Amino acid sequence: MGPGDLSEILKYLPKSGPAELLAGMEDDAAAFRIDNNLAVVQTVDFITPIVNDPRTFGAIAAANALSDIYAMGAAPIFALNIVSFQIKSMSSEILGSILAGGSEKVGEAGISIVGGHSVDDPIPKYGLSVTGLVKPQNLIRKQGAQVGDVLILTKPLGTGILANGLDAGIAEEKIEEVMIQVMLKLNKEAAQLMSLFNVHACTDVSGFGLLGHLREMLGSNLTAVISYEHVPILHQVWDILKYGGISSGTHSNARYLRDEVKWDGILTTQQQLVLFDSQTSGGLLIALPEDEAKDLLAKLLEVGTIDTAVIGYIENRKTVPIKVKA
Ligand SMILES: Nc1ncnc2c1ncn2[C@@H]1O[C@H](COP(=O)(O)OP(=O)(O)OP(=O)(O)O)[C@@H](O)[C@H]1O
Ligand SMILES: [Mg+2]
Repeated sequence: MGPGDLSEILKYLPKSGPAELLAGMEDDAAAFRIDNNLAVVQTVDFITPIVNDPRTFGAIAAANALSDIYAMGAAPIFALNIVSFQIKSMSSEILGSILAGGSEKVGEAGISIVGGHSVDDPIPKYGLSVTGLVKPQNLIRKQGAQVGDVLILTKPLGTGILANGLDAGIAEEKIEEVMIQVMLKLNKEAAQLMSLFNVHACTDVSGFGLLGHLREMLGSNLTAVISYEHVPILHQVWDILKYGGISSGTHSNARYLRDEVKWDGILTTQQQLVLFDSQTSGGLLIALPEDEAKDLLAKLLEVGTIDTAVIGYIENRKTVPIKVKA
């Protein structure tokens, strides 16, 4: 669902929650204070198949669901499966492989799947509800970035374009492996390293694209200045973009922020759209003081985080919320 549609439906729900609620619908996951030392963090996320191999699909869906827990600076403790599947038109073996892939990925996160719910549905969907824990003082919110902070992105953009290209038959098959590796990568190490620094804000990049999720971090007073040349982008996107590859979701992400982004004049429409590309299991977007960012970046690169980079900084808003320099 696009950002405009989502904010429209959320208006039907009450804004406030219990006094113990530390984060709610404005954040990546809900956080509930148990006592001064402990908060529970919970999220739910399920997706339609994005690759043909069922085991790989299960693992990607699990990495994607875990991501919101990591974005909050929390550690997952257990997960429940959410399954929509029609055994009679497909097979129990396929569903079994999806679940096995999810279970393996969740195992990599150090936890187990301990239950779930399944419905009969001709359009397969799979995901998880994940529960995590965090000390309330270590909870990292989507908003909280400060003027002078820099922004780190921990995974390259472009997986949405690769997925569309593969779907439309305009991408070489070997590209699928690139896309899968990015999506399978857990944000676990990035979250663990983030907890060692004075991180002011974080979110994970998913369906609204880099700029869509960045916009959510900025509230009404901050502007992010993004340096396009530093944004990690999978180079395979450029071949696909010669023939198409931009989803309607990505177009709608761009339309939604039409008046909120000022572009350097030399950036092409395609370069602009890549920054709105819908990601599945995308990276973390982290705001922290400049003098700490170098060390976090070095540590992220040490643990082999793919294509991590400082992509911009935060300043006081004078005009638009986002400026993109070439
Ligand atoms: N149907 C819904 N009812 C209540 N809250 C919802 C609903 N759908 C989304 N939300 C809330 O809206 C916010 C944005 O949701 P969205 O799924 O787009 O991002 P997210 O939770 O960060 O997941 P991801 O990072 O996987 O995209 C979250 O706080 C989420 O809990
Ligand atoms: Mg999120």
